[in-house]
Amino acid sequence: MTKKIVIKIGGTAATQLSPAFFETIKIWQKQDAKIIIVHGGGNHISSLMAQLNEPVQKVNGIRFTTQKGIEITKMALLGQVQPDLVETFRLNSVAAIGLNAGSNQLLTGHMLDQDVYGYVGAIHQVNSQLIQNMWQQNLVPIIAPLAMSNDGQWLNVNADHAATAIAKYMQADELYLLTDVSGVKVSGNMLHKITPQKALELQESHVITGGMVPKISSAIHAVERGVHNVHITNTVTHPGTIITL
Ligand SMILES: Nc1ncnc2c1ncn2[C@@H]1O[C@H](COP(=O)(O)OP(=O)(O)O)[C@@H](O)[C@H]1O
Ligand SMILES: CC(=O)N[C@@H](CCC(=O)OP(=O)(O)O)C(=O)O
Repeated sequence: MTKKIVIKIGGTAATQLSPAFFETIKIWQKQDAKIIIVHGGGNHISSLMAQLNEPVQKVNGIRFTTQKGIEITKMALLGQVQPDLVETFRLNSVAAIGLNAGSNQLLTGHMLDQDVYGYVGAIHQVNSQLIQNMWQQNLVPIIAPLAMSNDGQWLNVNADHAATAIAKYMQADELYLLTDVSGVKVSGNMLHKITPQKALELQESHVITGGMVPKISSAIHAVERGVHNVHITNTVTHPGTIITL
């Protein structure tokens, strides 16, 4: 059976993609695996916000996003991060195409809670046919973490949540959340394999903080919705922390 793999590449991880990363992608493609990339870029968004005098505010690792913040987020993700990543894939001989929520209604979402997060969304629909069409052309879709509401409002989506929603809708087998740490750590020691139950306990005991919070909640959600394994790691060649049933 064809394996489907979703890889979320965080803003920092995107600048550290090694030749081994691309070799692994090519090996998976030869094995007929279908790959989707979802990129982050929170670091780029924050630095563009600083330049444009827009305050950076986070609630549980999620950015509070104003209407001006949405415009800046689009500029950073669609003007800087995504084109650079597509070019990095080309330089490493992996054919890829950059896509966003507005690409033939790729990602439709609704507002999470405007009072708490502003213009931040959750994805509730994916144009899976568009992704299938890209796969048929041997293109790897590289997708920005934004959603479009039914009435045409752009929404900022945490990239871990976006990757999880896409993995769920595409019935992916594996989800990689690539970040700047080798895995989930407790007292400095990396955990190799945890159940969603254990992940929840870690979250409730506040061992997990900041940007790791949306990763753990994403991993729990993904595994409970049928994704076999979620890897929190800094590279696809290293399993990192595996969240699985
Ligand atoms: N228990 C933990 N184990 C590992 N990292 C953790 C933990 N708790 C918090 N973190 C933090 O989460 C960060 C990863 O989240 P983030 O910086 O948002 O990554 P990304 O931009 O890749 O989404 C790590 O750099 C680390 O500082
Ligand atoms: C709503 C929300 O928090 N959106 C994120 C989208 C980018 C992201 O998640 O990037 P990383 O994966 O690199 O952190 C943000 O604005 O930072």
